[in-house]
Amino acid sequence: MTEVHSKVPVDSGNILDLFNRAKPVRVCAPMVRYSKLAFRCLVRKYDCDVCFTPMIIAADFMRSAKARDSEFTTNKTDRPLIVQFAAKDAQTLADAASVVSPFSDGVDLNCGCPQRIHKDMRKTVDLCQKVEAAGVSWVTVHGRTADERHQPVHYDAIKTIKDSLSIPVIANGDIKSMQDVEAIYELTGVDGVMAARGLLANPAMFAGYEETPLQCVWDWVDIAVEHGTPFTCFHHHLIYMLERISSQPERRVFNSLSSTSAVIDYLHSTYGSA
Ligand SMILES: Cc1cc2nc3c(=O)[nH]c(=O)nc-3n(C[C@H](O)[C@H](O)[C@H](O)COP(=O)(O)O)c2cc1C
Repeated sequence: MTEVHSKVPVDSGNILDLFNRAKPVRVCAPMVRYSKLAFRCLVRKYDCDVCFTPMIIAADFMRSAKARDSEFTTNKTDRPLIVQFAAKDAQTLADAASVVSPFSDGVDLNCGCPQRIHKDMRKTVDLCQKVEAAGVSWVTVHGRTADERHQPVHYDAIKTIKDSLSIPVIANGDIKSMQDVEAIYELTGVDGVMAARGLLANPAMFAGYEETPLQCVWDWVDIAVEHGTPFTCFHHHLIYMLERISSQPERRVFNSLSSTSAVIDYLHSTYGSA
């Protein structure tokens, strides 16, 4: 496991206190390839309360130091942080959790791909109540069944789950703006909201921006360069961020760029500085 900038574990207190302070808590979702340290630093700058790492396969993580170094990078400002694992057995999950525990505020077990909510709501509620009884601190619910892809999210199902549990519930699915956050909060009474694609398109979304402000684009350039972000990752994030604020011909040119310096030159000549 690599720590950037600091070898000192940070104690950011009990993460559950957050649910008393912020309503609803704003969470950056786990995203393979994307919710890495540099991007987490960016969304935290724009009012994201909690970040998840990308999903890490616990068995690989425990097998080699090389996997730990490439899969988990953090620094002392990267808190509160939840590390997401996929694991087939409890011991491997427990071992991986103890390795990351000084550097994080919790671990999340990925149970969501592809089960999500069950078609039979009673089974979904029953599962959630069982995990609550088993002692989990909160659950995050993506309000779709396994075969639903683009259909509307079932916020009514999320409300039913919220009403059936005492632990905090976080709603996930199609949250693209603070208006969406407010509407879902009204509708379901959840304790937190988690966004993935909405934050990729607009990392400043939780600070109330309707589209990516230019300042955020330049913040990403600074943070990504500072962290030595590989070009593909640096570029992909910008492709997502610029999608809504650029024209199709602009996107064609931008997407074909192949070096960090070409991207920075393009941003200067097209948008100027922030
Ligand atoms: C690029 C990408 C990577 C993702 N990687 C993960 C992951 O590592 N673990 C996970 O549980 N979900 C992952 N997801 C699912 C998201 O966390 C989220 O549940 C899903 O995208 C729905 O939220 P949204 O409508 O805000 O995008 C990923 C989604 C995207 C778009």
